[in-house]
Amino acid sequence: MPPSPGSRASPGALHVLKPFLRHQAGRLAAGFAALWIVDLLQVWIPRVIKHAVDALARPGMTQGRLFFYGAEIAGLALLIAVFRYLWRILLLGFSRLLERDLRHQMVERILYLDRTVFSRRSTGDFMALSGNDLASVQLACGMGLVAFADAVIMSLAALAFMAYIHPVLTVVATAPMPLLAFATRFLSARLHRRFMRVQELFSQLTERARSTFSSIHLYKAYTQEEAQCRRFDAVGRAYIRNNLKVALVQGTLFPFAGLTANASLLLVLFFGGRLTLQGVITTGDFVAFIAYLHLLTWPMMAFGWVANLFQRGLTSLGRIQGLMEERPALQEPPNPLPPPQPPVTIQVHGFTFAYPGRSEPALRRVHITLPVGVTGLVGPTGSGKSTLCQVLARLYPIEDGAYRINGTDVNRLNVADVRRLIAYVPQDGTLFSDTIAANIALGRPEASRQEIEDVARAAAIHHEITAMEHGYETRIGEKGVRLSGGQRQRIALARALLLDRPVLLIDDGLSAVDLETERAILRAIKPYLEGRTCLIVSHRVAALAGCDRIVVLDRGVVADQGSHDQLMERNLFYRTIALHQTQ
Ligand SMILES: Nc1ncnc2c1ncn2[C@@H]1O[C@H](COP(=O)(O)OP(=O)(O)OP(=O)(O)O)[C@@H](O)[C@H]1O
Repeated sequence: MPPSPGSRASPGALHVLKPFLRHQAGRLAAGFAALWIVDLLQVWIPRVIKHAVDALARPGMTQGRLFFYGAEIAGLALLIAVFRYLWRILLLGFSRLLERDLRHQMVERILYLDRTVFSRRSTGDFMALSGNDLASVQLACGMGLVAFADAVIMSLAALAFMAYIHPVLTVVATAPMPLLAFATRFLSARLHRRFMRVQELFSQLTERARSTFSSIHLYKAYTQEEAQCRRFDAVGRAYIRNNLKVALVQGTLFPFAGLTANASLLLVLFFGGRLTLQGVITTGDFVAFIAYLHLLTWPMMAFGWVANLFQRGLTSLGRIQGLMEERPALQEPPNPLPPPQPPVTIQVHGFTFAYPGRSEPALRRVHITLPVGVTGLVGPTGSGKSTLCQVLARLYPIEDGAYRINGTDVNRLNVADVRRLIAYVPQDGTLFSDTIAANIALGRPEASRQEIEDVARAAAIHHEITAMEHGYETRIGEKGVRLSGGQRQRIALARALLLDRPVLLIDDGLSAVDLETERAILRAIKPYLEGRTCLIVSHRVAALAGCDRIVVLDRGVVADQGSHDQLMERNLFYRTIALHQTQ
């Protein structure tokens, strides 16, 4: 599989974040200020301990004074709690707001892309971008940024205080620390790889569950229960195996951190203890030094962890940037002409079209004129009928002058203006999980119940809907009732009729009903077709017999056009299928 756009970590991808950073600059500044205040308060605590220990060694120490030191530490702890709460709200909140805005932009971009891009990118790609990739960016900009800023300030402050106590002891004590940073970097890269694998397997497990349970009848009919169980088991085992591998890496990292911290402690006890005995540093300094050492362990681990987090975040940001840079192949004209007014005449002139990545054109030098009235379109399977409908519905780019509406080249019109002239019923009659009424009212959510019922009557589905327990409020989709193919197609037809547009394209939208029902529906919608430009695709010649004209498409070429009687007389293909279908 070729790598998806922007799948490498590129610092250039950071400019995607610029507008968010500018917008949230105040929140970020306040958040970092709170974070650094926490760091400074934390490194102050060992200073208090030092003073307390040194005071203990001096004569005249009272319980009251000891309590004073305790109260000072408690006060610092309280302030730390308040500022920690603040930075969590401000900085982690920033990463969540960033995630929200990025997701919004991505969804907007995806919705405005066209089919040319969708044929290059898979649905899984979009799912990964809005799932894992967005989560990686959020993590890098949230905990990653916090850990980095925290680790820098904390380590600098702790090192400064340690060096203030004894510079040479500081060098000796921190000698094992870089080892921890490198080990964390190395191990967290492995952890990341294994974790990704765990996530991948989890998705596979979920997908297998989804496909098994949604197609359970199929597996039963093909007696595949046992085989399916085995497949489940194989993925489940791999999932557990990889989870154990993750635990193994985690199990190495934390003991190693403990080992390094203890190696530093050993050095401090040995060299620092000697300096204390020699009176070079005080007992309080010695205790404070150990406390600083303890504070340093986390930043050293954080550097290694954060490096991986940033790398992953940057890689994901690159992929997101790749999506943001996608442009629809259908470009808006710089100076669009006003939309044509009904009645509409469509002219396709010498149009040739090949799907992206295909050398063989699906349509070749197509010349047709669709005036007001009903035009039928017939042709063998794969002859290009759906392709023609989709081009007319303005879903694919088309060369200048090849497609005109009322004499105006569509490339001089806004894409949305052209689409607003057309009601298109695609072949598959896609419905979404909502009520039947909402499905019919997709293009006009403000339509009244009466209008919805009228179009449902015209599409011969009204009685079937009212016979359902909840009528038009019946929910369809995964958690609702399942409709037959014919019912779905008629609801999709009603949806298009409700749009009340001057052009109606029905792409074999009634293939799932019988010939008599198809004829009855076409008769019933006749009043709706008055004064409109309609193209009706059908496999059944008999259903199109009442059309004003019929176009025969064969292997992407317009093989003939004329009335039913003319075609019966002169077109062998047409006559053959007409006779075949009436026998
Ligand atoms: N999205 C696509 N990408 C690439 N090729 C496609 C795509 N859709 C259709 N084709 C190809 O274009 C040609 C015309 O297909 P089209 O769906 O337009 O035919 P059709 O006449 O509507 O067929 P049917 O009657 O079976 O629906 C076929 O060779 C098909 O394989």
